[in-house]
Amino acid sequence: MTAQKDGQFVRRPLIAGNWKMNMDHMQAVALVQKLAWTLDDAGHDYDRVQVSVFPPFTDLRGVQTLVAGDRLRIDYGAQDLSDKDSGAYTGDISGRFLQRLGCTQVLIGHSERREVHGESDGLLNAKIRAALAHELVPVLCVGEGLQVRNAGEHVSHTLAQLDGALEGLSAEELAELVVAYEPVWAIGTGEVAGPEDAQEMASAIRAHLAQRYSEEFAAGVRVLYGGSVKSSNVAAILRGADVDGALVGGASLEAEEFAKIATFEKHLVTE
Ligand SMILES: O=C(CO)COP(=O)(O)O
Repeated sequence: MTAQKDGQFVRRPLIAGNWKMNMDHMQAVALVQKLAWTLDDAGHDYDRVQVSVFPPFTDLRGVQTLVAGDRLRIDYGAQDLSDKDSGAYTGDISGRFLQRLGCTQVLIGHSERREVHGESDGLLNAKIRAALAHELVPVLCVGEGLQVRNAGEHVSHTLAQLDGALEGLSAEELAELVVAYEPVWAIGTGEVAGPEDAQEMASAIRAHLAQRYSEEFAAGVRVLYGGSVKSSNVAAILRGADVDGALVGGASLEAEEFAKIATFEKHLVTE
């Protein structure tokens, strides 16, 4: 089980829903509302396990209005941001705008951004800086494709992505960093990295951060797993001591299923 001491988690687990390009602004409000009801009905303890959603940009204003109006405890953020603050950057969205919309986190370097938009480690480094400048917690996504996995180079590949994105950033700046390990071959495919794979990489990431910064810093960083997470497999995945939560795609689009994932402690089968 994700590391605990005296019944408390060492790091507050984060269950995050990446909606990708799904849900228009009307659907978004309905989904967040239903999610909040479902979590309330289940008696969810938000202080113990954090719940975030990452809707498309066009949904954020509606989500903000709902969350603020109903004082919901669900956090939200964007799926990307520009590395620039403002200016002639057609189609881009700045961290300042996101902060003004009440976002507290932002996904950076999702494999679909790296692949579809050719985002480089250098650009992701600039995006992390932009996020930090606007007090947004960067949720940095890393992970290998199938070829790299088959070649047995998944750990070195993923740690190189981490180094590239964190270049020149201090432990102080990165105090709230979240890293999401998402093996590309397990995204949307129904293929799940085994709990051992998730733990292997989460612990490699933590050890690498300890080496790069300090043990103390590394012990505070939350490392999530993402890739075909569902209510039926989340408990096994979170069994790894270094796995501090999940970044959920498809299964975050259904309120009841996502709420079940967030309340994973209630569904633990004792073996
Ligand atoms: O990419 C993902 C989350 O960012 C994972 O997506 P799925 O949960 O749909 O596999």
